[in-house]
Amino acid sequence: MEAAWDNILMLILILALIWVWKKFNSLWLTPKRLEKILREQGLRGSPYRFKVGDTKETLKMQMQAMSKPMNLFSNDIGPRVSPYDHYIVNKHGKNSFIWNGQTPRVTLTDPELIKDVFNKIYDFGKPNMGPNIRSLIPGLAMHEGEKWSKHRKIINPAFNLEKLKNMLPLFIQCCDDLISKWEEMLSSDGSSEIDVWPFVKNLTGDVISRTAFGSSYLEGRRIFQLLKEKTELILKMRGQRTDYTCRLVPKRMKEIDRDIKASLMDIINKRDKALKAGEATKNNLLDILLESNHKEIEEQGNNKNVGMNLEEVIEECKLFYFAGQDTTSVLLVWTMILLSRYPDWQARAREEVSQVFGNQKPTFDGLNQLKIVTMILYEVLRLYPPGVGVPRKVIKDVKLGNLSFPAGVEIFISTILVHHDSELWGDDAKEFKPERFSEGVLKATNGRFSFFPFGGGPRICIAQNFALLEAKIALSMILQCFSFELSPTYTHAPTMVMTIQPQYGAPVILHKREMEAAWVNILMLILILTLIWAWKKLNSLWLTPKRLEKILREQGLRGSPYRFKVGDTKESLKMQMQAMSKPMNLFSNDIGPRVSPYDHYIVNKHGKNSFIWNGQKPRVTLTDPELIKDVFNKIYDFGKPNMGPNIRSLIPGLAMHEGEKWSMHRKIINPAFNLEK
Ligand code: HEM
Repeated sequence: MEAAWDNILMLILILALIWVWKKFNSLWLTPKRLEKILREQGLRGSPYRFKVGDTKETLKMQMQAMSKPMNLFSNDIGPRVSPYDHYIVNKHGKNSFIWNGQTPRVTLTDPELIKDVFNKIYDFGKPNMGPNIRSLIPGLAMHEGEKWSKHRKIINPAFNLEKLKNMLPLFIQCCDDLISKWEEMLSSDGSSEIDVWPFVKNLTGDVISRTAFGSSYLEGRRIFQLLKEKTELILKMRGQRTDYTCRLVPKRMKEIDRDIKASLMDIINKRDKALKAGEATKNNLLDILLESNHKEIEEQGNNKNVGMNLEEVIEECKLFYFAGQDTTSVLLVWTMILLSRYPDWQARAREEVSQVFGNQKPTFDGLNQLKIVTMILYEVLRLYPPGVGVPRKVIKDVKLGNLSFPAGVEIFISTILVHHDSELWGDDAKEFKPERFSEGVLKATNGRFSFFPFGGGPRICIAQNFALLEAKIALSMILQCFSFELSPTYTHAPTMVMTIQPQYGAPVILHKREMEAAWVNILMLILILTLIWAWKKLNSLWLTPKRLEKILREQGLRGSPYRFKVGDTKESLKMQMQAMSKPMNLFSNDIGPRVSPYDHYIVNKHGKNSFIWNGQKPRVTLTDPELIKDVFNKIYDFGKPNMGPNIRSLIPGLAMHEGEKWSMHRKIINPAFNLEK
């Protein structure tokens, strides 16, 4: 009995020693060995701290960075969204390392090395993210090796361009819904302040629900609501150890998982049965994926092991939600924020959209013609990439450039550091300048691998065309209907919550374009009427008098020069007053200078048949009897001048009539003055 106890105690002791050794190895010996290998190659980084590594420092810096907003006009978001990487690279140089717990993580910023890591998918795998993150980002994004290549081959057709073309009406329908919601929120003047961030998230959720599940869209939406709740619970649990997070959250998460699985299983089984019964494949991701899966199984002699099983299809559908929603929504929200800050680019994008589509809905071919919109989206993806970086782990000892990485080291491809690197992008690296993409990505990057918002190599985002198509449609339709500017309540605070998001939302003032267009039309009309009025005035006050003056002078007639608008009116009145101020010599009959002083003066000065200015009209004073006779006779050539309404009301009737009317009235009145009468 005693011997048995001794053996048990011995066994416990051995097991305890093995446990202690393993712990000691993983918590101290391995990290120190890896650190030594990295340092021996000249790599620098923070020293290993037992068990925790840099976790505490990372969290602390993250909290500090998030506690204060950024300058509204800055795009230098690196120190806010990835503060510790930023600090370490500044301190230790490019390609330095930090400690993710007990694992050294080398931050790569060299484009050539990054390209190599993306390409060597069998040397650099996905690091272990823990069960919670794995349950949020399952399926293809986490698979490795054979399983990954099999799934990628089956899922690929769902994102093929021809298939995406057929999904266009679904994208447009979702954008129409968003625009209708915003229109309902406008006040009577056609504008409103709206936090667009939750709406944009909803839009991308809607798009993925409809494109993934087609007619089962409402069930899909419910699943996505559950996944959203799960994401929020996981984010809440990070670093918090309350009764709620330790006991109740895991319970709720299990319920959510069960619910999601049952619903997805139901949708998938229904569609699978319909497809097997010969129903045509619909334009949704699930149908295309199921069809591709059947084809793969058939091609391999109906060997069930080659295709995806139900569980795996469920996992891929869950991934569509996660990968498809938060990424495209942040691209759209930052695009709206940046176009609010740079209204000239907003106007240029709208101009292009209106040239390509007018007021019509976007078409697939039209979307391919959008150059400015594409440049803008690329620049937003450069400055505000949805992910700060892409993690990898070294699966087996590998050489990368001059460096050797032992298995167990993690690599962090820092998208944000490379996208903002002034050595790669120039001194204006942190400025919003879509024009750098005017001749495409290759020219903008000078052929270097320095722009990779969608990752790279064989594992590049399977849905990048889907995401860009969605963003182009949404942006085009928003630009067609609204113009927008940042609200004064907007706080610039990009923050990292799985993706780079606006911490305090995106309050934007939307203005309905039709209203704006109506105002522009009214202003245009006013401008045109004003121009016509100004032209008429210029013509009557200057051009016509000067033209008439020229004609008269060219014939040798002389007279006073035209004075703008008033002509000789002032002079004439002044002379009249002067003449009237003193009586004449009692014995004189030379009344001309007193009763018609100005005509008298002008004729004296310029000779007979000279002219003066009655306001803007030249008035030739005739004194030649022959000419005078002619004028009296040619009543259809020489009419009565316009005397103004007052004089006309004093001297109305026959004396003012002309032409036919005059001759008719004259004929009727004549007998009244006949000598006989
Ligand atoms: C602006 C939008 C998007 C961005 C910036 C983006 C970015 C990325 C990146 C960087 C990767 C590579 C990750 C790695 O190598 O570890 C990736 C992979 C992936 N993305 Fe996207 N993504 C976007 C939209 C979408 C959408 C809309 C979907 C699905 C509907 C999607 C599905 C996937 C999948 C399934 C993978 C895994 C591919 C593989 O490992 O083979 N993404 N994405």
